[in-house]
Amino acid sequence: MLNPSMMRGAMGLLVDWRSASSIFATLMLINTLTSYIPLEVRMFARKLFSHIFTYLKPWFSIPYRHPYRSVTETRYFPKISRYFLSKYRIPPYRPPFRYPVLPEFSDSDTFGGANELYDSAQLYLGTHCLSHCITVRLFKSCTADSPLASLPDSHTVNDTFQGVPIKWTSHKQERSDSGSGHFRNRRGSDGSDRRCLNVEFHQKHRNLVFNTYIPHILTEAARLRSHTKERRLYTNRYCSSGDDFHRSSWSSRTFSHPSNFDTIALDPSLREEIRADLLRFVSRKDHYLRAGRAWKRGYLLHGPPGTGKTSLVAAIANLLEFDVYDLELTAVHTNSQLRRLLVSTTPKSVIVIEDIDCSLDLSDRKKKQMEENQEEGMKDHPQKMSTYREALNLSGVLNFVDGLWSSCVGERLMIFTTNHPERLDPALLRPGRMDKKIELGYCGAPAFRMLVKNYLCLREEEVDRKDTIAEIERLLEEVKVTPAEIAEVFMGCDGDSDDAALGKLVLELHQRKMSSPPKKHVALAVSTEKCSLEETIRDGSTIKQLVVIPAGCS
Ligand SMILES: Nc1ncnc2c1ncn2[C@@H]1O[C@H](COP(=O)(O)OP(=O)(O)OP(=O)(O)O)[C@@H](O)[C@H]1O
Repeated sequence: MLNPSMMRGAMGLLVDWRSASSIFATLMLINTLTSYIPLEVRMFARKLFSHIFTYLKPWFSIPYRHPYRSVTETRYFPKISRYFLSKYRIPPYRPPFRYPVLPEFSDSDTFGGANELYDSAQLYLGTHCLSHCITVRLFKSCTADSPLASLPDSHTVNDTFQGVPIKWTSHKQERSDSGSGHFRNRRGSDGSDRRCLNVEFHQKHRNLVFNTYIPHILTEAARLRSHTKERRLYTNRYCSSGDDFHRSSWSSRTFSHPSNFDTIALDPSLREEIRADLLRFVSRKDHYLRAGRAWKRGYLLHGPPGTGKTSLVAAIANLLEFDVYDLELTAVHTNSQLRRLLVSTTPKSVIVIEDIDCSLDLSDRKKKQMEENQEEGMKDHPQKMSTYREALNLSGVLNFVDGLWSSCVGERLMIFTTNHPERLDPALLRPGRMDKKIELGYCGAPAFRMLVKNYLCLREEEVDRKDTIAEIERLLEEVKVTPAEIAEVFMGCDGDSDDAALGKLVLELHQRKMSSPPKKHVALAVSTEKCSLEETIRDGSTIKQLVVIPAGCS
């Protein structure tokens, strides 16, 4: 038997069904009738309704929830309600959640650098991914002890910080050729993907997130980085073709050069001087700020080939634990490309330009006159003229070293190497651009002892006891040999005894001494009754010996 309440329910259902069918029947009727209305009238009516709707929309549309603005600030919130809210001081409604976005690269073309916060967050989240995510992205460089995990694209991980739930989501967007902004500005030459991380948390925790959680992420990431000791070597060498963007981007791989301050053969006092200078530089941020100077330092390493300039650069990067940017100037075509390369470097890095004298003609400031003449000839061709003016030149390089842009990128070292410092423009060498000029010369006795210790694994007292060492040290005063050449001899004797290696080096040095160009005898117009003075010049170098010859014997 049906009781009254069941009857009422059944009736309600019946009524509902009846009203649904009547709506359906009405719609069918309207549809049939409209087919009898002429097309022109139908189009007119449609236009009329569309105009009325557009006019009324701002007044009646549903509030649009914008992640960054309160609802009362949004364009679509009804004006009437906004008026009343402001008049009666009703606190504006704010959406409960916040969604900061961390892009991988800067949004701007000019500041197209990597976002340190994004990298740090990925490192930090990696530790959570391992325990919370089904899928993780794993990466291990050859220098790292263990792999690093990170959040894969289109995945979410939940974190809890001081009891506050925080949700992270990673996004990736495919590259399209018409892209712009940080979409085009990215590390690497391929420029294929645009990534970002979205953070979601309740509005009431924003102070905790911005003031405590984000600094916590940066600290944690720094700790993880120092643990893995992973550093990168960047180059623009393989990005010299293609469009302007590709010419001003870096490609990178893990940096793992074994050179350090204990393996490099240098005069001990010079080595200590360089080491102290570097350590002082990295510890003196406040001093640079106080003095109103950008926190950077310029080194010029000069000397003959094979004296260890490149090895010293690697040793410096290893000492400071900096990334290395190997800038190939010949692959840069314009000053703006150079500027873009500069701003897309990261802090704590060494920017190296090797053999700067070969990369660009930086020697002749008189060339300016020549350039002016050339510009004069291009007056009638504005396009040619603008390309010519934009082309990489000395002024672009000087700006790169200490222009306004160079101060935008934080703690860094700029190292230039050359075999011919005399060919460089004095403007490039002035203090502030080149703070320290280091000459790496031929191998002397102290540097040789270091090579012996490193290559032949001899201890200090063993080195002192060997007669061959003393003989070699004597020969090194007469023969110019680079550390690279000595290292080559020792490498060739790998597996032989140390005496055999030293013997081979003695032989090599004697041969060099014999085969060195004959001494030039220049009789000077100095003669006394008893003797004449003779200057001995070898290899076209400066005075080596003054030989006193009794008068009449010349
Ligand atoms: N001072 C040094 N101490 C230890 N090894 C050295 C030193 N100088 C050169 N070598 C060895 O010689 C090789 C060449 O050295 P490096 O490339 O650093 O010289 P360089 O001055 O940069 O030469 P170039 O001017 O031709 O670039 C390296 O493999 C390095 O092992």
